[in-house]
Amino acid sequence: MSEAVSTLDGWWSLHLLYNVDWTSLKTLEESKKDHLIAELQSFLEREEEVHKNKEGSYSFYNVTGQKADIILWMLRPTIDELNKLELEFNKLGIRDYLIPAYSYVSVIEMSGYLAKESDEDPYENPYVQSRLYPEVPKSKYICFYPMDKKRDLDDNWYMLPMEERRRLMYDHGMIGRQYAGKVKQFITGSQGLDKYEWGVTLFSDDMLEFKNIIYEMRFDEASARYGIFGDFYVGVHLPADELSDFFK
Ligand code: VOV
Repeated sequence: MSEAVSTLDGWWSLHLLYNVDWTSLKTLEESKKDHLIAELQSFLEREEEVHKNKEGSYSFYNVTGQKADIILWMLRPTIDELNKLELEFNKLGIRDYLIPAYSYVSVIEMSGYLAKESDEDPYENPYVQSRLYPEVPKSKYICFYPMDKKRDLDDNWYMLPMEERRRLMYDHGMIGRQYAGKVKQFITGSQGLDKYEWGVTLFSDDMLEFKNIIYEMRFDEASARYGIFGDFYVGVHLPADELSDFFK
């Protein structure tokens, strides 16, 4: 049996994607619409407070294309908190006008492939902490997609020796490093939690950089040979103070 890599696990993650029921929303009285928008705004303001207090993080984007209209990504120390938060969101008035499009449950993950040998507790390391309990940026654009590593007879990631996987992840990281300052990546693990094995959530102020990095990685063995991808969701940042323009 190949050796499983150890992982460090951070905040729990929930991606919620919805389509807006524009037809029903259009028939709603203006004052009722204002009320729904204000309620959603105060939900997002509470998220912002949690984010500022470093007790979790979140992001809210307008998805491009017909797969969804909005994506809400929330991070919290426990899955129980996310569960409660989802319920809170479901009880908002605007939720009656949102049709679930997709959801993804996972947990922020760092694999040990490139970890240095050390006696210190990695969870006490400030760099590790910044990765496991991250401040999600408010970049102009988001790109989210789930992915697997292949388990075919000839190309089976999980049957590769540890050293080979380490080499492949090193090469992968070297490509990623060229995008420092251009693309911020968050990898969440979802083995046993959702349909795919990882969620990839990227942020950038230039939408083209998503295409650049993902295309370049396609030629790298870790993706070229072993990557299997779900749907891609891209979108534009939707600040709380622009909700009125968005919904009206
Ligand atoms: C900004 C770019 C960027 C950078 C710097 C980066 C670096 C790194 C490093 C150093 C490591 C390994 C250690 C760790 O931290 O886990 C990883 C790990 C991982 N990555 Fe990555 N990745 C990036 C970006 C990046 C992208 C765009 C993708 C999607 C791949 C594609 O083809 O669409 C991705 C995927 C992953 C995954 C699924 C894992 C976990 C694999 C596993 O088997 O455990 N990643 N990644």
